[in-house]
Amino acid sequence: LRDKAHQSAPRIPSQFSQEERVAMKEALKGAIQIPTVSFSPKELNTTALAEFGEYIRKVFPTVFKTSFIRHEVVGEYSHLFTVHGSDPSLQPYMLLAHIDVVPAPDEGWDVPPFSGLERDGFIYGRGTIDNKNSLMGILQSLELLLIRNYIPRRSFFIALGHDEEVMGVNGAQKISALLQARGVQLAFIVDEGSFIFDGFIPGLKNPFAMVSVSEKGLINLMLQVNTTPGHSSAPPKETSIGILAAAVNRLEQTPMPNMFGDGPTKMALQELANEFSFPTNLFLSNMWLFRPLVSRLMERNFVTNALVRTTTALTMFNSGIKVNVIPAVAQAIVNFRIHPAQTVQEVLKLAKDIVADDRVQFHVLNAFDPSPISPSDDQALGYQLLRQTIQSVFPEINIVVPGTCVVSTDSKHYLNLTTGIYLFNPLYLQPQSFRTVHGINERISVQAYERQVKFIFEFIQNADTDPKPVPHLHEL
Ligand SMILES: CCCCCCCC/C=C\CCCCCCCC(=O)N[C@@H](Cc1ccccc1)C(=O)O
Ligand SMILES: [Zn+2]
Ligand SMILES: [Zn+2]
Repeated sequence: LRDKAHQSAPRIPSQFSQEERVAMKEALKGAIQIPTVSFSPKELNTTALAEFGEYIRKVFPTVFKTSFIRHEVVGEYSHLFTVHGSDPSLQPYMLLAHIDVVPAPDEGWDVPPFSGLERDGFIYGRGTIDNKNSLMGILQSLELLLIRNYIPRRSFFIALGHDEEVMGVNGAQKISALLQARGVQLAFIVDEGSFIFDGFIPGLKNPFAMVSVSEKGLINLMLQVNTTPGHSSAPPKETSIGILAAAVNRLEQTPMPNMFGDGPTKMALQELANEFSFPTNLFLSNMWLFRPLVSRLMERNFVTNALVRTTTALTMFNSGIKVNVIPAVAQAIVNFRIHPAQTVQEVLKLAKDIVADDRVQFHVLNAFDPSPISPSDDQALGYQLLRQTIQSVFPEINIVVPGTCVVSTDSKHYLNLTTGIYLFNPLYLQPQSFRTVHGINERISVQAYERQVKFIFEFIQNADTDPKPVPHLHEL
């Protein structure tokens, strides 16, 4: 009966009553008020994480009581939902989000960061963009669909990690292992990491949606110099601090090679060409001739620079114990974000060659390669479903391009389950709102959150229908 009923399930319009709209924003505010902060892999607010588990049970009762949805807690605080669709011949997909947030001291905030207060149409608080908006948006959309008696055709999973901000080893990594042990293979995954970008690229007139199809890799590299300690009144010619400072300065002053052309960025710029005015439009449409010029132009801005090369960021520097003691040890951490066309080993070799000083020891704290590039062609189901849903929920957006994600997400733990990993958060992001992510006054407009819920509500239904043919440029 269930199969028959859902072969031709009527489309449910993504319209929500005033009461539902109030309930959905209040639910997000409540989620923000639970301080699920990750300080380090061993320092998580486990009380808040447990409370969060209770909270989602309370605000999404239908999700938890629906017979075809299985809920499991993994790694103590992460959550995995298996939504069994009515058509087992369709390959399942998975939606990701994370529960934890980075710390947020009160200083500088207009309202306390865990208050979830609404001001001038915005909900403020840590996690409103990263990433309780996605988490609550996914469960909220599913709750609303279930209330309308929707039964999905295509099975899907929802994986909510509890430690993404500290590498995801106990959350996403364990969920991934569990699904692998069950023999699950996914059509695609959707996670955070990219947006509708507005105002990031100089000269670009209109906002555009970027669905990231690859994620940069990462190395946290500790450099250490040991020298003989002693009295500062008769210092040696070089100290551990001086040797290390020179080494990290060489790294900072010697950018990794520009890899423009190897990765999704070139394709994205070609698709964006007509959005620029002369002469940039000419350069971008004739990359066969202007590629070296475009590649240099990309380096001029720190955001576009991050898209064309492995970046080198000096993030920590520690040494010294007293004003008049030459320290024995100096340590620094360098955070590399690896371009999709390079590997951890290649970047380490380049870094050693740049430092070129045997007194500097290298210790890799953690590292992973960039994720492979997921398909974005006409046959790529996940990409096409996102494109189709963007076009219907954000009709004012003319361009959807594949891109590279410059940050790291939980999706890296799921490479064993699928070749289609797509990073997209259905929100506008301006440079000033980007600064609030992990910063101060992180906030989302009530209207933007409602649109996010609408997006997921439509996306789930789109995944149950045959994808629409892709309109090509000449048809637009
Ligand atoms: C033309 C387009 C320009 C695009 C550039 C704009 C860049 C903005 C893109 C995304 C911004 C916000 C994404 C929110 C997700 C943040 C994920 C994150 O912060 N992950 C951590 C993971 C991590 C890594 C290492 C140690 C601990 C945690 C990260 O990458 O640092
Ligand atoms: Zn995040
Ligand atoms: Zn984050």
